[in-house]
Amino acid sequence: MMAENILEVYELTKMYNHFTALDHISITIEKGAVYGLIGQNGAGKSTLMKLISDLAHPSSGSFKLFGHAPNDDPYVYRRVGVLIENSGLYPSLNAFDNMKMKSLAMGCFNRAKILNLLALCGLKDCGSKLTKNFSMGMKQRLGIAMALLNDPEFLILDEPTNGLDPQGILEIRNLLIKLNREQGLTLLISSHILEELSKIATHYAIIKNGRLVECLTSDELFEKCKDCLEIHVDDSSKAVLCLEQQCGVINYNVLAKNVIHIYDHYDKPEIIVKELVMRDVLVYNITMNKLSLEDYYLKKCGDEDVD
Ligand SMILES: Nc1ncnc2c1ncn2[C@@H]1O[C@H](COP(=O)(O)OP(=O)(O)OP(=O)(O)O)[C@@H](O)[C@H]1O
Repeated sequence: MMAENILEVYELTKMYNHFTALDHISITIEKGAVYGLIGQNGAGKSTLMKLISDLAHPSSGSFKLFGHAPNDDPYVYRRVGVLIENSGLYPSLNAFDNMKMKSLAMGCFNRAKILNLLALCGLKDCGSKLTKNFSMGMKQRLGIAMALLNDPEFLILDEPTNGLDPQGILEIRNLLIKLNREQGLTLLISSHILEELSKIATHYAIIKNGRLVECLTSDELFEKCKDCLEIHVDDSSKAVLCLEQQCGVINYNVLAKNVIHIYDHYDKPEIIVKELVMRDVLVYNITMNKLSLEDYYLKKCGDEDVD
């Protein structure tokens, strides 16, 4: 069965005068995904989210939400919840009254629903405390509760854990996992910390300078970061012949400067070295490598290529 697409973005571009903030970005988000948008400061993450949320207009390109171009279906945003930049809280009101103000403005005030959402977001016991006295984590959770007021199926969150301490990050992460797994929401979350996103994301789009660098699933990311044996030899062509024919290695990569990454049989370095030396290949160095998520991301967003 074909998965339902919640968001399809085609060649979306945003220019600010002559500056290209977003350059022909195309991504697709399937129902049920936790889609991580990852990129350094200024990469264009917020710009993409603003375009999708109709808070800014594209210079070119288009997108569909729930299979509809927003211009063709004025009600499509009823199915979307958005938390971008700040949540627009009234500092002199408590959490309940902030929720009440927003729901009154939306024409959907329902006391029981607000209490349920506050409980869901871990704010059941904050009572009369004014939001100006909330911690960053509480403010973020209230922002998410407000974004849930219209019962969205798709939630767009711009850097929801930015500036939070580890406890705050954990609370937001647990809330997002609950929303995705128990309430079935599809999530689009931006971050510049891949390690943090990797704890919940099922898919990733890496963007750099407004351009899409890579789209990949969490399995593909795991595969790219998996263990390998790195060997430095004097002659990689001769070494590769030996690896294939004598050691039965199939899964390997030859990098620049006679460096080879071996992904299978890497648990038998002594045999690999012995076979190479017996066939007159000089082995200068041999190490076990595991690329951390952060290394991978930095290499993708830096000038180096990751093999
Ligand atoms: N209204 C605007 N006018 C001019 N330039 C803008 C405007 N909004 C964003 N930009 C520029 O577009 C680029 C992308 O900005 P954007 O806020 O989308 O990046 P980001 O990936 O969300 O970064 P951050 O993690 O810092 O929020 C930046 O260089 C930014 O300065």
